Amino acid sequence: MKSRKPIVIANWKLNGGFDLLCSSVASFVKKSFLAEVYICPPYLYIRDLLHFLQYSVVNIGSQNVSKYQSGAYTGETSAQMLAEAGCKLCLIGHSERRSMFRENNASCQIKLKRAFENNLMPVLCIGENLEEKNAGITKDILSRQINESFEALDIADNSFCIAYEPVWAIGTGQAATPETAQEVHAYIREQLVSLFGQDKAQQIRILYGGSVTKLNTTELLTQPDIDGLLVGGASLDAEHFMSICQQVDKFAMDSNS
Ligand SMILES: O=C[C@H](O)COP(=O)(O)O
Repeated sequence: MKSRKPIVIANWKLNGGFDLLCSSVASFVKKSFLAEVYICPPYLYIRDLLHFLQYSVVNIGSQNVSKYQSGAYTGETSAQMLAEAGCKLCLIGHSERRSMFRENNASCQIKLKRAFENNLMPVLCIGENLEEKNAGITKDILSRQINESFEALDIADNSFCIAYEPVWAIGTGQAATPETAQEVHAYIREQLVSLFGQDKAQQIRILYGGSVTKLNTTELLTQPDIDGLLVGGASLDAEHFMSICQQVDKFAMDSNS
């Protein structure tokens, strides 16, 4: 039985257009879930999806958020703007942001703060790359990502999630095995216990991401510390993503929260 409410997030990245938007709306508008379901489209489609899915149980999130509140920062979108638009969640520190847009643990910390200030639920993405995995330093990397992102940050009663996304599994078709992912998730929870105490750490949902498909969803969710999924490529097909959501939803039926 899952003690934490399962959650599944679609991250469209820089993909999709009106076709994907329309097929997703058609698939999800009348469905109900006990699990939490989010779609994070490109910024431009956030308002459209919010409009078309306003009476559905699907929530909308953003793939990123600015660390700035306002001012002369061309191309940025603030947490306040996202919250005002109706977003409920924002991804922070996705590995593609870290590797291609120079984000780091320090910028993640500021973004977490901005999300908390505006009642957006942040999902902090962490994970080791292939070189770090082969060097046997996965735990060091994760520990540093978690500790440096949260140090000196007052989380108060805010809720947030961690998404473990091994970089070598993203878009490669080589997902971590459920056992490997569970081992890492258990380690992440230990780190959360050290930082926030046992009670809070047990409430924090830890998602797995990296080549999730409808074929590995159930076995991943069966693991005790895998509380949800962050889905990239497989979320670009509305029916495929629906199948993932329906499998995740089965775990919500036993959830306490
Ligand atoms: O945010 C999603 C992840 O980067 C996973 O992407 P993927 O499912 O295409 O491997």
